[in-house]
Amino acid sequence: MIEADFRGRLGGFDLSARFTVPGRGITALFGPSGCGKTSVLRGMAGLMRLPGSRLAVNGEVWQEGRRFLPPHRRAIGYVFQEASLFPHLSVEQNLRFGLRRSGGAARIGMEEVIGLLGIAPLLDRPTAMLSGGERQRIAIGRALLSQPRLLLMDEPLSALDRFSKDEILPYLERLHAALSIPVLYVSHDITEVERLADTLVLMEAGRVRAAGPIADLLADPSLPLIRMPNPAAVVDGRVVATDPAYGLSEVEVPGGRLMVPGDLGAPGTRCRLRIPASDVSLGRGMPEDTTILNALPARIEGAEQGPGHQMTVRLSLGDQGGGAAILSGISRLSWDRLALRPGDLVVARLKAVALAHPDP
Ligand SMILES: Nc1ncnc2c1ncn2[C@@H]1O[C@H](COP(=O)(O)OP(=O)(O)OP(=O)(O)O)[C@@H](O)[C@H]1O
Repeated sequence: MIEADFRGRLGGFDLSARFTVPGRGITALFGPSGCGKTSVLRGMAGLMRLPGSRLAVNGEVWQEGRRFLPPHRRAIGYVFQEASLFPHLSVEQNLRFGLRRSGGAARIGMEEVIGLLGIAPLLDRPTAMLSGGERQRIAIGRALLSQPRLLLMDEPLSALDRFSKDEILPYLERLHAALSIPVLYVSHDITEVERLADTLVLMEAGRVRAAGPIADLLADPSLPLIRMPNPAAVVDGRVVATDPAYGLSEVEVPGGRLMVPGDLGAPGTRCRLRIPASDVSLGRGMPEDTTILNALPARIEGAEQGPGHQMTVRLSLGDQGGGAAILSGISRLSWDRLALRPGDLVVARLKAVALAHPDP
């Protein structure tokens, strides 16, 4: 468990951010520019001392009252927007520097980090000859080798172009699946957050608006996330079968089963799916003669007015609802034509279902 309570004035900015999140998995700190995300991370690292604040990480109190562990006594790895590697050292030497810093017995070894981050072909390169995405992978590797009890990542992908981002995201997903170190991940890119995070801390003007499992917060009508452009739901499931002939996996989620492209692993493998609202349409009955693979019964839980004349409909999967929460983006005209209302039982047709990341 990570218990954080940071409060104080930073120039003219009032920070009062309190949250408790699980001590494992990825927690995203998400919110608009200037809402205080980096300040919270700096507080956690001990780089900023705000009296009256508190931080406990998996039972160890790092700050409380007069107790204040300085940064070097906190077992943290910190990854910044732009990797600050030592230019005169090779990739391998940069990584070894991380390993040295840890001092004691290594829980995460060189080999493991090299394998997880696909670094082997880069080891002998001077750092000046790396792409932005490669540099960031080395920075992450170096942070991991310092044997952190908490990994802090401040918009690690924001300085990268779309191509490099897409290249590095699968590595982050692999780290997430393989390591048990809790990660606090600052981002203002909700798609990134949907792919990576288990837990979301939603910040607004120095305060925590909500904190909890990401699937719950994305579908919460009282929060602004559902009114953002292109909202999406994330749903956790379990592989029940694979169909190599058609390159599909069947995934059981609360309230139904979905066919998902790709081989997602042996039966029992857990996975997370991302379902954009724009890929879900609604009907009164089961569709016939359609190319859509996934049509599932669902109940309408509510609907929000989206931008323009769009509606974002909240659904729960299952014959009588009650299963996983998903969203559907439809026009107000369709809503009126089908006379849809909260409580109605409908069929949700999912045009695309993509894997968000393996092993939630
Ligand atoms: N040491 C400081 N002195 C004065 N003001 C500060 C200090 N640190 C942060 N601030 C102010 O606190 C506010 C929050 O900044 P912070 O960098 O934490 O936000 P953020 O959510 O991370 O923003 P971004 O997404 O743009 O990086 C800003 O208005 C910033 O100017």
